Amino acid sequence: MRRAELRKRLIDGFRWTDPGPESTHLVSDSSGWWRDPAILAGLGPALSEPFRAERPTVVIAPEVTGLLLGPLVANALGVGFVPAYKNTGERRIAEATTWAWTESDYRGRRLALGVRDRHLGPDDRVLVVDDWVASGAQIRALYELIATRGGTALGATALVAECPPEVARQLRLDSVLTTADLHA
Ligand SMILES: O=P(O)(O)OC[C@H]1O[C@H](OP(=O)(O)OP(=O)(O)O)[C@H](O)[C@@H]1O
Ligand SMILES: Nc1ncnc2[nH]cnc12
Repeated sequence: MRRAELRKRLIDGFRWTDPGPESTHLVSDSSGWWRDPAILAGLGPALSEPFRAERPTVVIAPEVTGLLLGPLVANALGVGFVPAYKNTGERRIAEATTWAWTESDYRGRRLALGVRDRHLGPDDRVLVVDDWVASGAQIRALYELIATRGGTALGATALVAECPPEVARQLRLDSVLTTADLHA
């Protein structure tokens, strides 16, 4: 699917929802993206294309929505996928794991992201994937984690960038949409 067609479908399939009177702002609902088979087929090729020439060896994405998107991108590139887990849930990883703390993210929250050591090493050229980038906190933490393991972070690819363009440039972030597209 051409990028223009994917952009149109993503915009059409997206909703802002009002969580109720206790909330001060609208919350994104991207469930329509996963329901549309044409979007599902188009996401991997579209998100991977800008980084294909740099020959990534692996894709990493943070839980939880990143775990839906990351494998689609990895599959389009013909490489494997590594999940980055948050230290906030029930899950405990019972083997050697490298952790990196985020700065304060878009919810004002700091958390650690962890990747199993045996899945990431010095020969890896890593493409980071996420659905939505706001402050960039998760992306920066993953870059730090990749550097700690001796790997190379090639950049990041996302569906939506909420950050200013200069932050996207600093992060080497390519996005299909910005939040301006979703408010139009
Ligand atoms: O740029 P940042 O400020 O770091 O924010 C971006 C992160 O926020 C969302 O995750 P969220 O924590 O809402 O989790 P979810 O994937 O479980 O919805 C999104 O999936 C990114 O991972
Ligand atoms: N406004 C938002 N809605 C959903 N996920 C997000 N991640 C970061 N900002 C977000």
